[in-house]
Amino acid sequence: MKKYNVAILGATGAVGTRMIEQLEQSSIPVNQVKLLASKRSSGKVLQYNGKDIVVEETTPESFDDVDIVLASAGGAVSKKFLPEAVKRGAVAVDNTSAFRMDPEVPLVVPEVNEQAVYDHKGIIANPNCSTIQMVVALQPIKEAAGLKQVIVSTYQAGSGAGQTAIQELDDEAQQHLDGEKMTADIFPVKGEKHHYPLAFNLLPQIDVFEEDGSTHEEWKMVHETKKIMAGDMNSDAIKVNATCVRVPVVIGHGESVFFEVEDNSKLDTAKVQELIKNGDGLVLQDDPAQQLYPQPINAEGHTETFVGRVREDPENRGSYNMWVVADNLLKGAAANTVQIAEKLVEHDLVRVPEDYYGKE
Ligand SMILES: NC(=O)C1=CN([C@@H]2O[C@H](COP(=O)(O)OP(=O)(O)OC[C@H]3O[C@@H](n4cnc5c(N)ncnc54)[C@H](OP(=O)(O)O)[C@@H]3O)[C@@H](O)[C@H]2O)C=CC1
Ligand SMILES: N[C@@H](CC(=O)OP(=O)(O)O)C(=O)O
Repeated sequence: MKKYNVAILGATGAVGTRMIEQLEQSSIPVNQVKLLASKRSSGKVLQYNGKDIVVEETTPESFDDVDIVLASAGGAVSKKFLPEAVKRGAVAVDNTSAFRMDPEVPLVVPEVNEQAVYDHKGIIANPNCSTIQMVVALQPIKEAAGLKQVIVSTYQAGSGAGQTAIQELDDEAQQHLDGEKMTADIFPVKGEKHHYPLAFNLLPQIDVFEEDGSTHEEWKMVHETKKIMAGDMNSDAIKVNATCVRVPVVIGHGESVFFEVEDNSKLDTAKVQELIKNGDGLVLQDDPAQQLYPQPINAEGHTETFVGRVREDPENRGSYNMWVVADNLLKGAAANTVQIAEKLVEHDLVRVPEDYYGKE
């Protein structure tokens, strides 16, 4: 059986450390693991399957003899190094937003568009965390009744902003409870020296603002959903509207999703619940009588997407509400990335084609 050399780029980060764990638990036959980060973490020791591995500074040569790269070190780092990795024969699954909208790069959520992996030219993109959990929940509904439009409001955990934000949220909460001024240091205020605190607060801004007043996170949810579910980032087939909010939760994004189906003739609340219950990668937690519904605190550490509060809108038949929760660092990032790599192995696609990405 072929075994693969795997490099994790960004191995010391909030997502990278989870990629190590997900790789350990995956079906991928691993020969060697290389852990890459910046110069700052060079020499640090992490473990893979109980074995010490020294973290190395990333250079183009780091990817010599690597078969699979799992990348999560920021968009600029992916842009710089992944074409180098592909040139050297490696296939890269990228968790950053660097290549998601590139028509030459498939954007994949295995439960929704697994077949897209066949089109890869060396790089496959992992979608935004909020997009992933939403499309996993919508997929069985789309298959059964078609989707006209989706309106989503997100409740995104602080950990979506990286390892330092996790510590910052803890610190701010402690300072506030101790009656001290919060040392807010992560979410900048444009043109000002101070930052907005997240503890005991809500921030209706994730990523930068676009000219039309939406944020880039919202833009990503719209266009990534269209690319994954309709095959084209500008498709008119599904209308998507998003409002993204950062909340003082450490791990686990929540989403209030309102959707309208194309054909409601065979659907009702119970049928939607049944579709979710039998859906790939989904867990239905929906029992108002028992006050059962998904919560970030319970989703943490799990790779499934949890759905509850399903109900048809009595004023708009054919439209439904649901509440969707997932661990943003697992299904939203590390787990989906490793799942894509598993599909590459399963379909014997761990090789770059002759017209590989970035070939001059
Ligand atoms: N699917 C999704 O939506 C999600 C995507 N992400 C994306 O994943 C990426 C990482 O996120 P996260 O883990 O939260 O971030 P962290 O800040 O926790 O970790 C960043 C990682 O990148 C490494 N790194 C930084 N600069 C370089 C460099 N110049 N060369 C090599 N390695 C470098 C860091 O290494 P060092 O220890 O040396 O600093 C660290 O390992 C981001 O692009 C983020 O947008 C994150 C969460 C969800
Ligand atoms: N923006 C997401 C995490 C992230 O990094 O997303 P992206 O990979 O699309 O930039 C969050 O903060 O929760």
